[in-house]
Amino acid sequence: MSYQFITSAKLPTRHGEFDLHVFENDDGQEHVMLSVGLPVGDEQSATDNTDQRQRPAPLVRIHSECLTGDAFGSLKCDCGPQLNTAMQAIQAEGCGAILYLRQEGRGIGLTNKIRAYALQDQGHDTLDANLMLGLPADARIYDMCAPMLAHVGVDEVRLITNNPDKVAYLTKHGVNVSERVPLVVGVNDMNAEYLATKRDRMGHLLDKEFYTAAHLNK
Ligand SMILES: Nc1nc2c(ncn2[C@@H]2O[C@H](COP(=O)(O)OP(=O)(O)OP(=O)(O)O)[C@@H](O)[C@H]2O)c(=O)[nH]1
Ligand SMILES: [Zn+2]
Repeated sequence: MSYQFITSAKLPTRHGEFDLHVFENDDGQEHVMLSVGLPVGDEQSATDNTDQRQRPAPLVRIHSECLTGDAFGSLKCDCGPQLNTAMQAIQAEGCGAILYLRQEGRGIGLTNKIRAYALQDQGHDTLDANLMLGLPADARIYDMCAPMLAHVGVDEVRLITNNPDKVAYLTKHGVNVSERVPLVVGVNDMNAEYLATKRDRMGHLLDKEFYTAAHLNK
């Protein structure tokens, strides 16, 4: 699969102003990058690489689309608070990027995610629900990340994530992850089980102490 840069523009948000870049893959699927303090368009060739190397690597968040969490404020997951917190952290640093990947439902798409939610309504956990539908636990790929980051001159990142797969994938595809920055926000009574499943069955790096006493019996 190849990924092509299409266009960019300024995007003022409640967290501050970002440069929004649109990329498209061979199938016409669009991915978005929000960047701050990174070169845009022709600025890249004018950037002094020596100077860039002396600064800490940019803070980067690879965020998978979650319509229910990102747009509707769903309490079933932690996506909305993670996105907002990452945007704030990157603005506070003045340098970094959000890669917003259109891989809804861990890559199984919105319809299948809602089918999985229906199974969760019957008591199955997030992992089993995918498997019961005959779908992979996680169908995401991250091939687009290296070319998207290269577009803004980035080949080393401090990655905001609890998911070790993302660190491994970037490293394998030529992006050096100098630090993993944990992001545990938006824990509530409705998503504590979901987070515990990610920790216990999907290898996410979530420590017990992040949970309130009510959630510690897992
Ligand atoms: N299939 C499925 N997808 C879900 C479910 N809950 C959230 N998602 C999707 O999961 C993706 C987010 O992945 P997460 O597993 O929450 O977190 P992550 O991105 O792997 O890891 P972090 O970087 O630590 O946030 C988004 O695409 C959501 O739409 C669910 O119950 N079933
Ligand atoms: Zn979500």
